[in-house]
Amino acid sequence: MLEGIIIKGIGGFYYVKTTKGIIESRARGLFREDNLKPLVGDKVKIRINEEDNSGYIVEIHERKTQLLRPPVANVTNAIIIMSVKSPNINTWLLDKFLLMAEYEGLQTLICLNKCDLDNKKAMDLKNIYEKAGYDVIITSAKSHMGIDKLKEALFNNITVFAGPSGVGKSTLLNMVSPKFKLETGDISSKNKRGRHTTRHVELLEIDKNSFVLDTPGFSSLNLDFIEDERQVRHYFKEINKYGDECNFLSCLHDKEPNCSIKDYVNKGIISQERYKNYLLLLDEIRNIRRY
Ligand SMILES: Nc1nc2c(ncn2[C@@H]2O[C@H](COP(=O)(O)OP(=O)(O)OP(=O)(O)O)[C@@H](O)[C@H]2O)c(=O)[nH]1
Ligand SMILES: [Zn+2]
Repeated sequence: MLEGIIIKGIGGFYYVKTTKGIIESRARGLFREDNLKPLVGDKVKIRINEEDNSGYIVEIHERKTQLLRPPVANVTNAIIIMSVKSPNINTWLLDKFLLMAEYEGLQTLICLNKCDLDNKKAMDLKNIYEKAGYDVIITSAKSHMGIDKLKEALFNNITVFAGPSGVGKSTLLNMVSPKFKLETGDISSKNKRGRHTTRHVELLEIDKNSFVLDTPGFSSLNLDFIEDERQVRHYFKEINKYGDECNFLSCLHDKEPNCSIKDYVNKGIISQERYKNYLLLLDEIRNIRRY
């Protein structure tokens, strides 16, 4: 028997990283009866067939977490990458990513890359998001800034590395671990359809306890998993924090009177932009529910 972690799954085969290398494995029927399908990220026990060195998964260890999109087990950490410029930061997208990470209960870090292009903007954003209660690091792959902090955040975690196209995800990962040799560059120089459309969910190994999943985001950023608009306020850290102070416990911080959140926005304690995005997200979820 060998212990390992599933780093990739294609067409019924699971690629299990073990001390003896990567073993192509199949899963036993038992899991199907339990309605338990092995997932990338699963820690498993495999039996080796000496004849062809293939594996057979005999046990899936209990999962710490399970993401639905992308379907990965044991992710503990989300790093959301945005560039301050080229492409310009999109806080609407950032706030949506943050909402998803909060919803999944992941430890989250915002990474503001390309600070060499606009350091002031990076500092301003860092202040806003730290005030809201998030951890933020500023990086530049170009001037080698913040790479050690990024490495530290990846250490001993299975991390989802999310962010829109062109913000520097691959460039940063190549700096963290030169063995990755991920393709970088502007979109036109890469595979035209974008490399993410052709790739399987795959964990990249940094060291034996640290893996990263390079993904274009939590798939399409569709928010249909949120069942009720009232949930949204709990996934904005600062709105959740101050929300109890409102006149009504049920306050959605939208049109209600005596709303402490609106007071905090007016006083500049909660950022205007975050609040605006919060209202937009409320709207988006109301619209999903309506149709
Ligand atoms: N100025 C500057 N450019 C950077 C930095 N990091 C990455 N770039 C450039 O930004 C471009 C896109 O970088 P990638 O690493 O390919 O971006 P990506 O996020 O992996 O993009 P997708 O693969 O499309 O998701 C490349 O031309 C990089 O050289 C940085 O810190 N500063
Ligand atoms: Zn309120």
